[in-house]
Amino acid sequence: MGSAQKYELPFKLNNPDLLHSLSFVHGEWKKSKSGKTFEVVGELHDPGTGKAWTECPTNDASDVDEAVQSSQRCFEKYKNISPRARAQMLFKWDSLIRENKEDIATILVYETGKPRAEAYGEIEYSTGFTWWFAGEAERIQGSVFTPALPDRRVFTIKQPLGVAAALVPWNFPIAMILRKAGAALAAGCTMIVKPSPETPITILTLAYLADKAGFPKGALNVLTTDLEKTPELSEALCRHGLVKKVSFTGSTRVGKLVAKICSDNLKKVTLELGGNCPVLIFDDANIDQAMGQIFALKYRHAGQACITANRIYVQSAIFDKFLERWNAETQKIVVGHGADKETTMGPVTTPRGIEKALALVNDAKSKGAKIHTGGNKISKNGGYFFEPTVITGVTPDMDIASEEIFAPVCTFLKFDTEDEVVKAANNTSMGLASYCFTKNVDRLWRLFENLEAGMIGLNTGNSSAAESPFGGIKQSGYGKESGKDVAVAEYLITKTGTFTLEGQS
Ligand SMILES: O=CCCC(=O)O
Repeated sequence: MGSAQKYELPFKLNNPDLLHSLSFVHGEWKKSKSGKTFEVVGELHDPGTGKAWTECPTNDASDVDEAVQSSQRCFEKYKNISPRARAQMLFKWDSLIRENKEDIATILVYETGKPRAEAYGEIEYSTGFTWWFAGEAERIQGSVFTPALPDRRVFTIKQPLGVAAALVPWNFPIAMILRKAGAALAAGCTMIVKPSPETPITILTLAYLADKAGFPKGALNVLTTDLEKTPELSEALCRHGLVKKVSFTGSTRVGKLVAKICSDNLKKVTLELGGNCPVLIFDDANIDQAMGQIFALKYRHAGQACITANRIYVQSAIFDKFLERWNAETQKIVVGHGADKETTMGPVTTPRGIEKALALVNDAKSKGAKIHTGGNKISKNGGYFFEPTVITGVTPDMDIASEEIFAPVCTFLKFDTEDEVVKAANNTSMGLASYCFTKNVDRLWRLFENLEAGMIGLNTGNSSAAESPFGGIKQSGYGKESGKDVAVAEYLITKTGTFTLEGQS
């Protein structure tokens, strides 16, 4: 359990052994070399009350080498473990996570603020990855090619890259880790995780269960740290000679820094960066379907998902009706602590999130936007609550028109033609996800081809799943996580063999 005893836990677990607050390196729970810990406001706090309930080691660059050496030692053996044995460990991990889902959901609620039902949803979604990658482990394959010369044979094999580092965000801590670690461990790589300062505890729980599932010591190490030391620790991981691959999920600004640092040593990088995702609703759409799908997408985790709806374009003929319905539904949302049964939307995870939402809304208001619902922070039990907010009249000079909102704030824009709305939707540097609703099959197909994003939702607001390649284009990054072949490929090298065959007449 580590140093968490000095705090009063705001919850009870069925299995208290799940709760750990020290870093996990080579199968041991460890303090940082400096002995420092953190529990700064907005980092390790219950977002529903603003109260600290544990603390974690503040690791810095001096803690990195020991963790990487452990991962490398483990890799030397782990790479030779049979793919079936890797699959079996992934399956065991998967079942342990499912068996403990009630407790994991509790920790998730108190780290991220999301309502309990959403916490269960995240665990269900995330175990899709352990299950999927267990299957992928045995299906890694090379190729044999038709040679140009009669005595030549050409073929490729796939081999694990080595030690991988994962730099992960706080909004879906379980999903992000299982998506990255699932692929890495299936491929035969080992992984060091640097969790976000807001959500290290769920990840330490997963590391504990990975150990119980039989993964060897060093297969999954976790180094915690605070916001201040995050750049130093992350850079030390990215620069370490034995780290061969970095997978980062977070902002475009930081993603570019990660790519720059990794480029010094030509390290393989996967970048899942920000989104500014548009939704296009045409007047021939099934309105019930569009409402249901986009409402769930937009308010999921209080708007804090990279693939959430940032700009909702509705065709003129249905605009007023759609907006009226959206407003009415929004006003029914019950904002509260994620552990309260009545809550349908939790707090945002950090006080920074509240400040940003408020600044975006106030900027839009001052430039003439209309606020139909919400627009303010909610003072309630010290938590970081923001009113679900609906805005129209957004113009390009407003910050909210171009920035990723990451809060329960929806902007609605009117359009007339397909050409016009496709241009507007694509008019962003980002390209993570886009969504469109229409019952015209030709149009749906055109939109699929013409919208500039890595993932297109066609009459759906939910396209995240283990079998779907996840990743963006443009400034939303590169590389794919999840999906067949592509995700595991991020952790493999391709080696080409060329062979001269004697004695074949
Ligand atoms: O916030 C980014 C990830 C969301 C998802 O995996 O659906």
